[in-house]
Amino acid sequence: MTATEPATGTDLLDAVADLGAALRQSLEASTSTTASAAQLREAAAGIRAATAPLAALPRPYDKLPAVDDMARAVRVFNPVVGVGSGVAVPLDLRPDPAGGGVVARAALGQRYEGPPTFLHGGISALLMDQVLGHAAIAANRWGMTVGLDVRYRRPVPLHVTVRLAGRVAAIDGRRTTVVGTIAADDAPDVALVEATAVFVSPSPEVAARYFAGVRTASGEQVSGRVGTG
Ligand SMILES: CCCCC/C=C\C/C=C\C/C=C\C/C=C\CCCC(=O)SCCNC(=O)CCNC(=O)[C@H](O)C(C)(C)COP(=O)(O)OP(=O)(O)OC[C@H]1O[C@@H](n2cnc3c(N)ncnc32)[C@H](O)[C@@H]1OP(=O)(O)O
Repeated sequence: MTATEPATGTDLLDAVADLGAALRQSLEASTSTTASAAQLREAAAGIRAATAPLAALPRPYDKLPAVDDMARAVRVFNPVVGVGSGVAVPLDLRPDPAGGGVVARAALGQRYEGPPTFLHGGISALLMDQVLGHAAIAANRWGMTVGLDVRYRRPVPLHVTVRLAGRVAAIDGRRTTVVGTIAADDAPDVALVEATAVFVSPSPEVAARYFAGVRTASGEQVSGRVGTG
């Protein structure tokens, strides 16, 4: 592409993903470097200089990014799956070929460390909330998390490929119960983390109240889509 092409569609998404990857590399390097104080200060100045032109062009937080695709539940800055997010893994969730639900594989880096060399338990909970939420969406049962129970059986090692999976276990009115696990990819039957989440699809009145002001990039209201997955 040339510099004069409009930054829309795929090109904008590519650029968003490129910046997201750079941010994640930066976060990972910052938490795993032995650089000197002078080197760290130089890096901080460079990052601040790179940030200024972005901060000068803010997007209102009730206007969705142009790169989001709500119809397919693609949220590009989501802090777990978003390719544009510096804090996201990002997880690449796909339908689980082995019997319904969704699955992703990832090796988690030092930026997510809790106990030395292991994953922070709060990050495990965050990942499970998202994985289980997508399992609900995959079953056309979008809802908001009203409960999340996490059991930590064994610590999750960093830098080792793990398998994160979720599947719908029960449906009851607007309530969807979803279960899932985090396990080493080479021992998928030994759960390191087990999670159960309950998602509730908001009533149309509540959804309208919560999301009335939210607009897509082209100005459409999104509240009518709540609960449709
Ligand atoms: C912007 C538009 C959105 C468009 C959506 C489209 C696509 C989505 C796109 C991308 C999404 C991508 C990924 C998402 C995946 C996961 C991400 C994590 C999700 C979250 O990060 S989300 C934030 C944290 N989450 C909250 O912030 C919720 C706070 N909460 C509430 O806002 C209300 O709770 C609400 C609105 C949920 C329900 O309110 P409401 O008024 O509509 O419904 P009501 O209270 O009547 O409950 C109805 C039935 O659920 C039962 N029930 C209620 N609570 C229960 C509980 N704790 N345990 C068991 N059952 C429970 C009742 O007992 C009743 O059951 P019954 O009918 O049998 O009596």
